Amino acid sequence: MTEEPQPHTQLTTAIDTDSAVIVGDPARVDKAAKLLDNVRKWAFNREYKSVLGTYQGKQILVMSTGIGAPSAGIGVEELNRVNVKNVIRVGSAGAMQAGISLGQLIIGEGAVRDDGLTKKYVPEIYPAVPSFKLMMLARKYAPEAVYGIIRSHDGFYMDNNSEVEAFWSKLGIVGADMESGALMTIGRQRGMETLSILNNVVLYEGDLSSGVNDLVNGDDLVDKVETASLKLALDILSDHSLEEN
Ligand SMILES: O=P(O)(O)O[C@H]1O[C@H](CO)[C@@H](O)[C@H]1O
Ligand SMILES: O=c1cc[nH]c(=O)[nH]1
Repeated sequence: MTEEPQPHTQLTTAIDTDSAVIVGDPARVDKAAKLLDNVRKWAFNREYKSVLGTYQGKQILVMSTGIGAPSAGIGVEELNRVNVKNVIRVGSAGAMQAGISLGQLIIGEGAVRDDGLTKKYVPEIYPAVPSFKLMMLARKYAPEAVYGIIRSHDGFYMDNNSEVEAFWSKLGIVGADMESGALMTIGRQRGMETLSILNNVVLYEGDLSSGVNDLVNGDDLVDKVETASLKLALDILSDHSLEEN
């Protein structure tokens, strides 16, 4: 009997890989595909666009998950169901500290779970932490990135954004996104190795909308860093040390 595709991502075990890069924006999948050899389009259903390709000889899936924890959560669950074990998110973020410049990479050593979805999985005091193994590789390939705790939230256009961000900034949070907490929490529950690499598109206390517009409009710096962050994720996932386990 042929295997039924996963209902949202349309993935099946025929992807035949244990490693995936997930991104928010479907357009970022096409950018990642340019870094791969033997590219094969897999599916594009709802926000989930996927391609398969090889990088340094390793087969890797790249898939978009859209915006927010619920759609990222579905993506992670369906990756698990087709036997993907290593998942790196490559996303965009807003800086939460003054010294972080545009285009600097922010790598989450943990995430504040300020989302709704993960509370349905685990108690609020459960930590969202990435894979130690993938983190060690991030340190090897990108020692210059900003490492720290990020905050994953649900509300992009909240009236109290500046107060909330000032609160978390004082606690040392380095960046904000909307999916890393869900990836780390759900991934951990399913026995997956996860990591989140974010491209800073908004300075701390900067204009959120224009920062995200620079990303949409392919601003040179943002564009270059996006490619660099995708390459970093592919370098980590194709590192031979991951095959030894
Ligand atoms: O660029 P992506 O990966 O979508 O990440 C960030 O950008 C979106 C908001 O503009 C949210 O999804 C946030 O997490
Ligand atoms: O500040 C930001 C920028 C991008 N994405 C977010 O979630 N927050």
